[in-house]
Amino acid sequence: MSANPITIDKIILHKLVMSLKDPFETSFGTFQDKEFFIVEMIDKDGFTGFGESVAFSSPWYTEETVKTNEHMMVDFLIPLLLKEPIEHPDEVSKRFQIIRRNPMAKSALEGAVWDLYAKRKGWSLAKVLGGTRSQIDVGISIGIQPSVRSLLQVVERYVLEGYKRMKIKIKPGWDVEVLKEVRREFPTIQLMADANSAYTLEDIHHLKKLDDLNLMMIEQPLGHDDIVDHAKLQAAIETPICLDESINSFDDARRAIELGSCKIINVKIGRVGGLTESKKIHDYCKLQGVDVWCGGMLEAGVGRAHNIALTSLDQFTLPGDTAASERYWDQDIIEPAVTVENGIIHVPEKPGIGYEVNRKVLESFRVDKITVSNE
Ligand SMILES: O=C(O)CCC(=O)C1=CC=C[C@@H](O)[C@@H]1C(=O)O
Ligand SMILES: [Mg+2]
Repeated sequence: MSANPITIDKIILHKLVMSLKDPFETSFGTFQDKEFFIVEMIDKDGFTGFGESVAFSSPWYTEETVKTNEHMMVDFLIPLLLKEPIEHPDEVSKRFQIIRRNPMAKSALEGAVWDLYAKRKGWSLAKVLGGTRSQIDVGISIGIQPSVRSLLQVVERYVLEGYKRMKIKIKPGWDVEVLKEVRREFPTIQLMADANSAYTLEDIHHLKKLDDLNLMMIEQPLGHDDIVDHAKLQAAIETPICLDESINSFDDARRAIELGSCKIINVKIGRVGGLTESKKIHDYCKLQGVDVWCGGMLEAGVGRAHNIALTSLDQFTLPGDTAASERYWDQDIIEPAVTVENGIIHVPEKPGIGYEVNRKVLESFRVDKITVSNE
């Protein structure tokens, strides 16, 4: 038993609904309101850690939803956390192994344990994760726009704001020609496309046209749960494939790399089940020479803070999707808000996630609250 294991006293699940500044459209559809949980975890010594769930209200991205997250956390995962003290946050994913899948529910709770652990040590979350960077390069993800003209205006705005990489959502009918226009207008920017599984192997010849556009990568062109067809596509095109939805665990990443299904991985803490699993993927990709970057799930400030800490690890070699709070929210739930200067975010050095939760603002967006005490 370590000198000071974590004994959780209380877990509060704050259910929030926040309205995005601009509607977010992908190949799946459009949404404006983000419903999610902020996990507040208080231990017997009075330390408080925060996590954030990233599942959407409907199962369009993966099978998880806000409702399944609530069910899994309250009925299965929290009881596993409360049953005995926690020596180290790496234990959490082991304890959760008896529960199948549900990575986003697991990650929301595990993230709060990591924040609590860092605060108890007096270290930043980046430091306890093994981060080496004091600042990180960030890019931005741009949803499908109503016209090419408005897309070019949005790209220009973010290029002027200094974002290091532009991610453009594509789908059949809004892809090669649109990207050609962006590349013509911005010949030197770091440019990538995210297809969110909108294509099949029948589109190989069409997707091959992307090779003329000097893209950094094409993200998740094929099936959300595929690595075999992606290997065939990667063998047929020059543009590096990046996997997002297909990678839900360390083993998924290992198998995809072994098969040659991708050359880059978009690591999302919630999608893979937490920070411990994210670190395992990061460490394996470092050994294999596979670039990784940190994807986004339109998080509020707590999730954004976790993404910043993870991105400080050295194999996060490519700009991620962790843009500034103001890109998403009129008012974020953390202080200070996450800011980006010339495409750079400074990694907080304060203990834990490095940002304070503004309780007044959090409560202004709260629609439900579930408290579980450790009897
Ligand atoms: O948080 C951000 O700004 C990135 C958002 C983003 O690009 C995505 C969020 C969720 C699902 C997808 O549509 C897409 C992605 O695939 O990364
Ligand atoms: Mg993606």
